[in-house]
Formats: sequence, C-alpha cells, structure tokens
Amino acid sequence: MLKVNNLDKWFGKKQVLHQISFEIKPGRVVGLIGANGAGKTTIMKTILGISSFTGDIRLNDQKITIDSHDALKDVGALIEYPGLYPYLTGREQLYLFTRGNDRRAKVDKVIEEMHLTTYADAKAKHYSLGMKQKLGIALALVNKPSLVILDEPMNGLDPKATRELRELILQKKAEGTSFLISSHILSELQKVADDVVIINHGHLVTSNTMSAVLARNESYLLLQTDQNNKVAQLLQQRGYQVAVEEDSVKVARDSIQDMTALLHAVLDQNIAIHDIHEQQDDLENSLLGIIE
Ligand SMILES: Nc1ncnc2c1ncn2[C@@H]1O[C@H](COP(=O)(O)OP(=O)(O)OP(=O)(O)O)[C@@H](O)[C@H]1O
Repeated sequence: MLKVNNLDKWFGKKQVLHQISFEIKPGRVVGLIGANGAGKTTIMKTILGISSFTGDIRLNDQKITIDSHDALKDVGALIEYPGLYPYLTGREQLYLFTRGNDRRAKVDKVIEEMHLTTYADAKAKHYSLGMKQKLGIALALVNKPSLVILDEPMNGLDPKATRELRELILQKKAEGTSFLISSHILSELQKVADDVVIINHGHLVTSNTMSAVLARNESYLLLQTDQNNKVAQLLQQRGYQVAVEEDSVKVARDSIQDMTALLHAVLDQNIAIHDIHEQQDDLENSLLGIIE
C-alpha cells in the first residue's frame, strides 16, 4: 500500500536521509527503529507531505509530494507532540477533525477504544502528558484510516495505557489497518510489529520481517559455579565460545554440541555448579548487533 523509493532529504547542506526504500503492505505493522537523530521523524514527515524530499513515495499507487496530498485522505498520523486546542474538550477536538457521515458515532467509538471516557469532556488544558498523547492517537484513528503513522506513540503512557494501545493496534491490524510506528521502547515494538525498518544515520540498515531480525538472536547457557574463571578457561580450551559475566559463565548455545560432555568437563574438575539456565537475546541485542 505504501512504497518509499530512493528517498533523499537535505536540510540546507546537510543530507539526513540517503536513498531510503521500503514498503508497507496492507494489514502489516511496521516498526521504524533508529537511534536519536537517525531520521525516523523526517521519514514520517516526508510520507505525510509536510517535508520536502527527492525520491518517490506512493500510497496505493498515488504519488505523494509536498503539494499533492490527495492520497493522504486515508492516512491518520501523530507526529511528535499532538497539536491540541487547550480550550476545547477532547470530544470537541475529535469532532472537529472527524469527516464524513456518522461523525458523532465515530467520535464515541474512538473515545471508548482509547479509554478516554472519564476525561473526554474536560478541556485539554487540564490533561496530563499521557492523556494528551492518548487524545493525539485518538485523533489519528478517528477517521478509520487504512494507514496510521505514529511517532513514539508510547511516549508518556503508563503501563496500563501502553498495554491498551498495543491491544488496539493489534485489533485494528486484524481489521486490515496498516501501521508505521517508531518507538524507542523496543520490547513494545517487538510485541506489535510484523516488519522492521532500521535506520542508522539516515541510511537504511535493513527492511525485513521481525522474525528474520529476531532470528539473528543468539541464545546462551549461563552457568553459575564456585570457580567461574577456571570454568571459562577450561571450556575455552575445549573450543566453546565463552564469556565471564558478573556471577556466571556465558556459553554460546551454538558452540555446544554435546551438553553431557560440557557438564562432565566442569564436574570432573570437582567444580560445583550452583545454577544453570538458558538466556535468549532480545530485539535490543539483536538490533545492536545489526547496527554495529
Ligand atoms: N528542521 C530541521 N533543520 C535541520 N536539521 C534537522 C531538522 N529536523 C531534523 N533535522 C536533523 O535531521 C536528522 C534526523 O532527525 P529526525 O528528527 O528525523 O531523527 P529521529 O530519528 O526522529 O530522532 P529522535 O529519535 O531523536 O526523535 C537529525 O540530524 C536532525 O538534527
């Protein structure tokens, strides 16, 4: 549904995006990941036609440019901080931005979906950061767009609201909505994203499925013994990939062919094993591996 091809962006003499290409398929949640200043917000702004660029961006085969926004009627977005009217209530602002028939019903539905009911009729100037964020997300969703672009949507949300947002994203996805979501909270992104676009200093590092990115993850065996340094040395001599960590010896699972032989190597030296368990790398480690 969205195709970004060879996107370049300059701010004056500084190039901040270099030949970025990726695609968002219908009903997929795409996580946009990168360090601070990598170019995530800039990518979102170019897709929304609010920042000039060179390259080609098409939504359902319709070209998006800085002066041609027709294709964007079916896109909802929250970029950076929501621009709210302090003297209007949440409900009034939603109503103001709602298009088409059944405006009132659409507003009521999104208020319920985003769990805004208790403060929907209070003026936005009284909202906390998290309440404003939730209203901003509701504004992005109210017209039932087929593509939703959310820049750091979990910002300011408490754990309950974060979980509710996650469930809502998954529900909308099941109904066919596509999402482009940037987040620093990688563990959250891991729970919702089907695909991942990783940006580093304005360059595309990878555009792949979440499962392919996670497949790079290594797992380890952590051994706690009464002589960790000696165990590490012993195992290293036998060809295992080993590191000593705080109170345990970390052995790469890939380097273990025969678990019995490993345990024998330790126990035969009369070294006591206090604990043994597996550890799986998470998205964060996997990404650090890719970005390095
Ligand atoms: N209006 C602007 N003028 C000049 N440079 C800008 C402007 N907006 C962004 N930049 C630069 O473009 C680069 C990308 O910024 P961008 O905000 O897209 O990064 P980001 O990945 O969203 O970062 P963060 O995670 O911190 O929000 C940065 O080097 C930033 O300094």
